[in-house]
Amino acid sequence: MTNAVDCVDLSYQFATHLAVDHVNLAIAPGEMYGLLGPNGAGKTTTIRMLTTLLKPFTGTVRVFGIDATAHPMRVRRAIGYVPQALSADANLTGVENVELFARLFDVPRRFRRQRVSEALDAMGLTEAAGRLAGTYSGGMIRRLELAQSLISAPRLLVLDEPTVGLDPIARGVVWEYIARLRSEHQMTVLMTTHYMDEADSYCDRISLMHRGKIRVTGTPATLRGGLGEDATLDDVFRHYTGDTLDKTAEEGGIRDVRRARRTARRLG
Ligand SMILES: Nc1ncnc2c1ncn2[C@@H]1O[C@H](COP(=O)(O)OP(=O)(O)OP(=O)(O)O)[C@@H](O)[C@H]1O
Repeated sequence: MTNAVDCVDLSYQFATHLAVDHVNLAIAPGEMYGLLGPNGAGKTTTIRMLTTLLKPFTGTVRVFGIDATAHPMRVRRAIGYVPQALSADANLTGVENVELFARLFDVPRRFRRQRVSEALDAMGLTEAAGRLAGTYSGGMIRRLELAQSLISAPRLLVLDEPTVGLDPIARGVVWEYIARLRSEHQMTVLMTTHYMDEADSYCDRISLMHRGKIRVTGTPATLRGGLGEDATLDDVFRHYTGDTLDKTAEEGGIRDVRRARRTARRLG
């Protein structure tokens, strides 16, 4: 069976800094896959290559067998992407935000209303659909962005830090919606996160990324089990990187701090 995602020997360099260092990733159709690592590990840069927003320095990306460099538009059509920066417009209502995406993705006019209302319904936003997105809670905004990404009926959903800046209850709700989407639509989901506990609960398989490299890949249970009965994914991260997630997260530069604050502020 063709993999949903195949990245082979993928690298990206900013000036002299090798942000992604010869990464290999193989994701099976229907998998919920987590790319984990601290700020600056190279997760977003990997995702940007995979979603055709950056051209790889070395290596290849295939999405459902389609080469992303040769056929970027075909790959984009297969992908729903929710970036880390917020994409919903606070001055539009929920329904207007999703309609905008329906027009961007050329959903034929006669299906548009139904597709928009189905996407809002799938994310539990039917009642709030007529309100300005600026009045939504952080969790509702994330769900609105998920509704936007569903408009193109993607086979692969790519989520960059879907729960960053949310409180634990809102995070749990967002995860439940993602899990439901995946099982109801047999979608493949690739997400980045630095919350190890979430990856442990929701991902079928994870790759731990550190300083541009994938250090280890496996199911959360296998990775933990390899270290002993009471091991956590934090222990696994420490074992394979010689580092702690907290410490490396603290090393994130001004760009990371600024972005995290901006995201937290906008999510309210
Ligand atoms: N536009 C850019 N110019 C220069 N360096 C960059 C740029 N974008 C990212 N980097 C650097 O590349 C490395 C990887 O960044 P990337 O954003 O991919 O990490 P990440 O794991 O997604 O972290 P975060 O969760 O903070 O987004 C970091 O060292 C970062 O500072």
